[in-house]
Amino acid sequence: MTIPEDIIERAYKGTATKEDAIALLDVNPFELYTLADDLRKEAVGDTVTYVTNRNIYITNMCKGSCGFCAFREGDGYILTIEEILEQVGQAEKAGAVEICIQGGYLPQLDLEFYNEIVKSIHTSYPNMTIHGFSPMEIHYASSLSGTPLEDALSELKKNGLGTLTGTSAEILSDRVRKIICEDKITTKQWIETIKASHNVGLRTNATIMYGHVETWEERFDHILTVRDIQKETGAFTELITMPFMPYNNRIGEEMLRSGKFMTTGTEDLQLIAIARVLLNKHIDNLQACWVKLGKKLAQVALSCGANDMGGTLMEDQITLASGGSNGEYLPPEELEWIIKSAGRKPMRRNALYEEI
Ligand SMILES: C[S@@+](CC[C@H](N)C(=O)[O-])C[C@H]1O[C@@H](n2cnc3c(N)ncnc32)[C@H](O)[C@@H]1O
Ligand SMILES: Nc1c(NC[C@H](O)[C@H](O)[C@H](O)CO)[nH]c(=O)[nH]c1=O
Ligand SMILES: N[C@@H](Cc1ccc(O)cc1)C(=O)O
Ligand code: SF4
Repeated sequence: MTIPEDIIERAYKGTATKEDAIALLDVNPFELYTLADDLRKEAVGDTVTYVTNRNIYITNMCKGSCGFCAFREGDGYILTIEEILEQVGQAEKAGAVEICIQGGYLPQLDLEFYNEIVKSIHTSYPNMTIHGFSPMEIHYASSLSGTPLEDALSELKKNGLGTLTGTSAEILSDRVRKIICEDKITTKQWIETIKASHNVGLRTNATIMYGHVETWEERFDHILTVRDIQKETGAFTELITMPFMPYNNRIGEEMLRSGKFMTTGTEDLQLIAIARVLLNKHIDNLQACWVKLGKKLAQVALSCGANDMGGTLMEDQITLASGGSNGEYLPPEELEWIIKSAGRKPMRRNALYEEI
């Protein structure tokens, strides 16, 4: 089946609907990829961006119990400020321009703790952009102290936080969240936290963690929710489609026992391509996540709607814990080679997609 003309028209106009997305699942995937590639070329040209960054995990302990998470440990660590600064120094020496701070959430990790981390890093490394914390962590720390979200987020921004991550989105469906992460912030609370961040001038990215119990429709609803927020605030920097890593965690083991393994490559590329269709004219940047997709599929994704290769990372404890087998560090020269050998032009960026 080829793509109906009216769907193509709406895709170029930036008015594609959920029904269009569902219909695109039935067309020849290679026609879909070509449409997404054309939309990408019109939106951002042939440049493919990446960021030299380092993930820093401030704690691997967590009060949460997400069924898909193999990262959290019962008896784990909490980094001291000195240990965090040590890792930031190593990152700077390795050429990183961004550090991405994440971790579990705990009662003792209050807003003061997060502000102290940001202030210490910003004081010692003023040129390092801090992409940090998740809506889950900030929503929890704010509610612990009864601080309004906007107050908490503007203080973090004032102390040097550059961007908030768009993680803990998973699938923005409370049906799905009840199954995979019952005690996590709800869809509404994620939206509230993201909008609060955007309202105080703290931009965020958006993620979708898919390939478990959700339907295609729920994936499209998620992306359309992100589009609706973008129409209101315009402050999303990118969407990252993150396939579920099914090993060493409850949700994955239940899936594996039922005979379902991970998402297929075609499915990963269809999601990226349809995300490009749904977000065209609203969010320009779609990240191909090499650490989860693998380097070669991420490279192919560049011809299916993606225009970014994410970060060099240096480490990715989260992906590795759940069975990631693509390594944790992709050096800039290899990232540039992947981009150039796909016939595209590499560009180093920061978390705001500014050239550096
Ligand atoms: C590990 S958490 C750390 C930040 C914070 N605790 C939270 O949950 O938002 C960050 C993100 O990692 C992703 N993640 C965790 N386990 C994963 C898995 N098995 N496969 C893919 N992504 C995963 C989820 O999207 C989650 O929001
Ligand atoms: N896709 C993954 C990311 N992406 C985030 C980027 O590394 C970068 O921080 C962001 O684009 C802002 O510049 N990070 C991970 O650790 N794991 C992923 O799977
Ligand atoms: N590091 C997280 C995801 C992540 C995604 C986007 C970010 O901006 C930051 C972190 C993971 O492995 O799933
Ligand atoms: S995904 Fe985040 S909130 Fe959930 S258990 Fe893991 S660290 Fe905790």
